[in-house]
Amino acid sequence: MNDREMSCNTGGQFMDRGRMNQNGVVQPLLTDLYQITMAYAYWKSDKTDDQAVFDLFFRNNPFHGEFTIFAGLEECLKFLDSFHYSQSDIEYLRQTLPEGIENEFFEYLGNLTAHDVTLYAIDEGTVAFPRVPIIKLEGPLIIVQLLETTLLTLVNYASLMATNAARYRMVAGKHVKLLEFGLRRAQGPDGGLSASKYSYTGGFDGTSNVLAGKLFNIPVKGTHAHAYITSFSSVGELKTRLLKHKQTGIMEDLLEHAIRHRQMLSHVLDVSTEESSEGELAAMVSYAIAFPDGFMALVDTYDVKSRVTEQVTQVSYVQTDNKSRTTTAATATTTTATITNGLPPTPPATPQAAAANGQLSGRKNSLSQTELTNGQSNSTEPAQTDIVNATTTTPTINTSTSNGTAYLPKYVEKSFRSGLLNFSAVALALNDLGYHALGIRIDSGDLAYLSCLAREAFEKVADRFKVPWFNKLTIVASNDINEDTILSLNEQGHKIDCFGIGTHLVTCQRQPALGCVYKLVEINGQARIKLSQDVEKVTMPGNKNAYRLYSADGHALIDLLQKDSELPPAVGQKVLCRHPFQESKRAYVIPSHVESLYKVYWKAGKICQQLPTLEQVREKVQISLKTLRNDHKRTLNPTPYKVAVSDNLYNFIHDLWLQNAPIGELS
Ligand SMILES: Nc1ncnc2c1ncn2[C@@H]1O[C@H](COP(=O)(O)OP(=O)(O)OP(=O)(O)O)[C@@H](O)[C@H]1O
Ligand SMILES: O=P(O)(O)OC[C@H]1O[C@H](OP(=O)(O)OP(=O)(O)O)[C@H](O)[C@@H]1O
Ligand SMILES: O=C(O)c1cccnc1
Ligand SMILES: [Mg+2]
Repeated sequence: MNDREMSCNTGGQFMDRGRMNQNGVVQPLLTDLYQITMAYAYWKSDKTDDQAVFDLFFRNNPFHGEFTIFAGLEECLKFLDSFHYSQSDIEYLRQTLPEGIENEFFEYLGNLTAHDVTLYAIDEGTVAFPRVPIIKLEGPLIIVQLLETTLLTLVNYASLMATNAARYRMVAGKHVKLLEFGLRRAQGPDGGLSASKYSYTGGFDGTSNVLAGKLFNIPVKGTHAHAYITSFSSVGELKTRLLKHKQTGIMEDLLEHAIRHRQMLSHVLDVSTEESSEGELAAMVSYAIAFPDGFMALVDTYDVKSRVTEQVTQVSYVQTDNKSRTTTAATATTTTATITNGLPPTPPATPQAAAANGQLSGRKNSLSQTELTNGQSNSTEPAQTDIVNATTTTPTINTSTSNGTAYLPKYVEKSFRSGLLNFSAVALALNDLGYHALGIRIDSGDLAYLSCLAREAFEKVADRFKVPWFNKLTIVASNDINEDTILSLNEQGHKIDCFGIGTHLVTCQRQPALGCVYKLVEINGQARIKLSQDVEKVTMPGNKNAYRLYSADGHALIDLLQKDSELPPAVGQKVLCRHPFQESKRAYVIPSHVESLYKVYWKAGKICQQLPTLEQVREKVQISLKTLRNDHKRTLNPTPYKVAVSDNLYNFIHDLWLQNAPIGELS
């Protein structure tokens, strides 16, 4: 049994082939059946020694953007390095392929390796553009063909993911931390692992995925789930309240400290202790005892959202006057407006702004512990902390009125502030014992508004309790965040230090596939072209080289494809760059710097370059993105980056096109 089989049989994800580790699922049978049937037909037709050139490229940038980050190269090289069919693979193929396949073919397959293949590629982590091959393979037709599907699966998602992550990084800015939380929502275990790896490549700071941390040496980070909070309902459940003072080593009652602080904080934060959850306090105390130096708490547990169909209880509001920007308490007795889960029409910038335009109403509506714990959304029980004088009614809360007066449901703030009060109390208790808490996570509601509210609360506590480090507490936000959410939050003015992002990031919801293809461009020295009604799908024939031409200010100007027989463009010399298909589109470029995009990465059975670490690839992404002008990178209507062909290649393509396009006959 070989290494791979052992790894698979023992359920091990990664194998150690002595030289390089690779996910055990990446193996020659991880391909489409037609690659193997074609291999047999090539073999039967005596095409074993034909020399082929294939290009691996994509036709369009993802996410309505104008750039793509190339990723996955290292995995491709590991695949070439380990490429061979095991005895059990051959056995399986014997049973699976149609009857009549000659025995010698299986012997041939059994001895096949990627030794005679040469692989050229752009550096991993570099920005890449449509139609410029990111990988080019030369070698015996059969083997190069057999590599197609596996190489595509290794590059497509990796590049899509790295690009997605890089886009999140761009909109978040370099000072905000980005954590990948997507494993639970990813396309299966392997999708989850790749997402963690390539989101790190693209610029994320860490992942919650522990195996990814171990395998790829990525920082692993995390907070805790709502379940931890809801698993406690009173302080009586605390099995221990004692924590060692960090400096004196004396055991002290953390709960006692927390309760004392909670009393004082309730005035500062304007939330009564009765209104905050005791279970939440107990949970936070116990978590702090477990992690006194890393206390980070989820503060939005006792907060629920309302839906049109939900029954809600009578609630208290703060009535807000848009003109005077003053707030007065009011009580709604019957409610008849619609509560939606959608976003406010114009998002609030700050708590004040939110209050001023009443936008918080109807976003996150109330708090009901029952709903949270049993998952029902039509609870008729009063919420544990916020809703007073509960009576069930049909939900109808007006978010604004015609005279410009808006209602801000007071309980929205209150429910959130239960978490803030309890967190602050526990953090101050920890402070008494010589520890500094890390911060909070907000996982629902209006993230801009609530982050501002939290920051304001922390500033007050820092000031009143003389704990300046409270100003530095980290605010993590999560909940269905995507690129547009971050852009919108930026506009609103949030106080978030870190985004935890799962679903939209790992599933690449906005565009779930990159669409890389693998096309034969030359066979035995003869260029091949694939024609299509759709000009975009016409392949660039022949063995080509690719260059990136730079302007004097260091920005990438254009990518130029040439026939491999042509001399490279030279610095300071005028080069004619032509649109590959539109005759009138051409330009002279005098490059200040010329970058030859391809390096030989694999030749004669060996990796020929020092492979960068994941960390280095991650740095490369940022360096490479800097060479792109901002107008290519903006999210709305970015300027397309130009990809051109040399005059020579242009004429070659069009001659070949004419030769290959059949002349129709009109009758
Ligand atoms: N200020 C904001 N501006 C723009 N988008 C926001 C803002 N605050 C939150 N969001 C986004 O709005 C969406 C809120 O969705 P939804 O109403 O379903 O969640 P929720 O009710 O707040 O939370 P839960 O996950 O507990 O149901 C999320 O995608 C979130 O990222
Ligand atoms: O929202 P995402 O970007 O996917 O980030 C990951 C989510 O995973 C967790 O939610 P959980 O699975 O507990 O479920 P939830 O949707 O009810 O919050 C966490 O609280 C985040 O909300
Ligand atoms: O650590 C977290 O906070 C986390 C991890 C996975 C998903 N959601 C949140
Ligand atoms: Mg969520």
